[in-house]
Amino acid sequence: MKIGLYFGTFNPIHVGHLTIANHLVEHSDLDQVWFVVTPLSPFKKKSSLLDNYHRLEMVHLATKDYDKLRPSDIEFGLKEPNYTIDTLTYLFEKHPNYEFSLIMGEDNLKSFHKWKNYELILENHSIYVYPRISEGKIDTQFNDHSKIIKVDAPIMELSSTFIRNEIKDGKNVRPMLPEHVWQFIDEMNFYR
Ligand SMILES: Nc1ncnc2c1ncn2[C@@H]1O[C@H](COP(=O)(O)OP(=O)(O)OP(=O)(O)O)[C@@H](O)[C@H]1O
Ligand SMILES: O=C(O)c1ccc[n+]([C@@H]2O[C@H](COP(=O)([O-])O)[C@@H](O)[C@H]2O)c1
Repeated sequence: MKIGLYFGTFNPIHVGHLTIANHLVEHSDLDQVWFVVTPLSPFKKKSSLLDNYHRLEMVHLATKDYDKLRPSDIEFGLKEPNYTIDTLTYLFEKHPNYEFSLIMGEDNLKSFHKWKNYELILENHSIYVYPRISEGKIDTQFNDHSKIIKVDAPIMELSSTFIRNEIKDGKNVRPMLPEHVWQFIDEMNFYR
């Protein structure tokens, strides 16, 4: 089975994330996409970060109607900040028969050479890269790389930060979130 791993903070998950994951399962050889909820990304601060289980619950609510999209709490028991190489090692031990690939936006590929053991990640895994509007340049070593697969997914210029700020300002963010996620955030009074 081929699994695409979509790592993120998902604070909260939004329709941009969901559209990309769905595009990948519809247009690639991936059988499933797992949204791996990261407790703490190495390049991010903990400020305004919702509890891990609340972020996982939102991913569950967003994906429950999609057969091939799954939430994953695999990083919850691992050391913080969460380095992807460590998670991949753990996943390989747990599911030796699955083939794991990564899914990332072009923005993340631009800083990928700063990730822990990125060469080792590329040695053992493919990376599906979708277009994203962002500053900076992709490191030349990643040009025409045999393990990097470019995917022509739609560009969705949304971010969780934008959504959190809009909620704080009392704006309506309903169209930017999967309906069940919006309801949960509203009921729980998150990000206000
Ligand atoms: N609108 C989007 N379209 C495609 N990819 C996205 C979008 N927003 C975020 N991503 C990517 O999804 C992954 C997980 O996203 P993350 O949880 O960091 O969301 P974010 O919206 O960038 O969050 P924040 O604004 O809190 O930094 C990251 O690789 C990020 O680059
Ligand atoms: O392993 C690393 O060195 C590493 C460095 C930066 C980010 N990551 C992973 O990439 C995911 C997206 O990163 P971010 O910071 O854009 O939310 C995040 O959830 C981490 O799992 C991983």
